[in-house]
Amino acid sequence: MSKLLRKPNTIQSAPGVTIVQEVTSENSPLEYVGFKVVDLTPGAKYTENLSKVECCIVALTGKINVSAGEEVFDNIGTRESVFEKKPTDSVYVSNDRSFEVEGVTQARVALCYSPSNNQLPTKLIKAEENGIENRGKYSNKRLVHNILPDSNPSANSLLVVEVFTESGNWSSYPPHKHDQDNLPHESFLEESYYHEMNPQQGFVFQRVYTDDRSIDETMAVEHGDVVLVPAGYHPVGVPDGYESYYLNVMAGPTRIWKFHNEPAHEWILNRK
Ligand SMILES: O=C(O)C[C@@H](O)[C@H](O)C(=O)CO
Repeated sequence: MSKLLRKPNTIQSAPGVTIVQEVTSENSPLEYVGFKVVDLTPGAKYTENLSKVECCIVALTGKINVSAGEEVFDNIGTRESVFEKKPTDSVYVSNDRSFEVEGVTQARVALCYSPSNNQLPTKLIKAEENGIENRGKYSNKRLVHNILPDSNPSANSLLVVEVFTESGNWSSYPPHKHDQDNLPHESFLEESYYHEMNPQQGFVFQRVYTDDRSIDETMAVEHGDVVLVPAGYHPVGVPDGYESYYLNVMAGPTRIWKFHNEPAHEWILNRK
């Protein structure tokens, strides 16, 4: 059985509140990254008291109200399906604060966590503030929405990004890793992948492997699955006919995304 692939496991935690995925330091090999996916029916409320963790609340689909102390952000969220490929709204909430997320419509919310001690202001990250990038060429094309990149100082540790990969293409490719705390050459960042497929019966392949192959897993990943990347390279291949979406959460000792391409495959980048 895979240690890195998490299937959805729905738990109703309150009326109208369904926890679909839950990754914590207790139930996973990750120390810096925590992750939840929560489904809300209209009017249902999910509340949480954060201890020494910060949280980025991403309105994956549907509309939600978010409140954290005095701060209230009503009717946020921009899309009914992630495959509309438009950026969405998110809210950053710092450690030792409480928040409530209420479904306005049927909604799916991602909660991205990392340990944190230093309180920062609660912040709405509007859809239009996402940095949009088109990366790659040939069969390596993907669209990236930078929700919380390292250039945005709103968080202590969290990095959050969503990636759309076209049918028949590859992403997180050529294979790269960020598992050495060796700046300026490479940063140590754990990572989680929350995957969706269009249409939903699709699947993608993701390989997670280290240089010494102490980790080497190739997974068939389905809609709603989460893949954990404690270390190593982590490329994704998307079969013809299906589109892929994933939400990445990264965190580590230093909030810098400095990756290292696998030298054997770096030539992919240099094609004319
Ligand atoms: O550019 C991509 O294909 C996305 C990846 O960079 C992804 O966000 C990741 O692996 C981050 O380390």
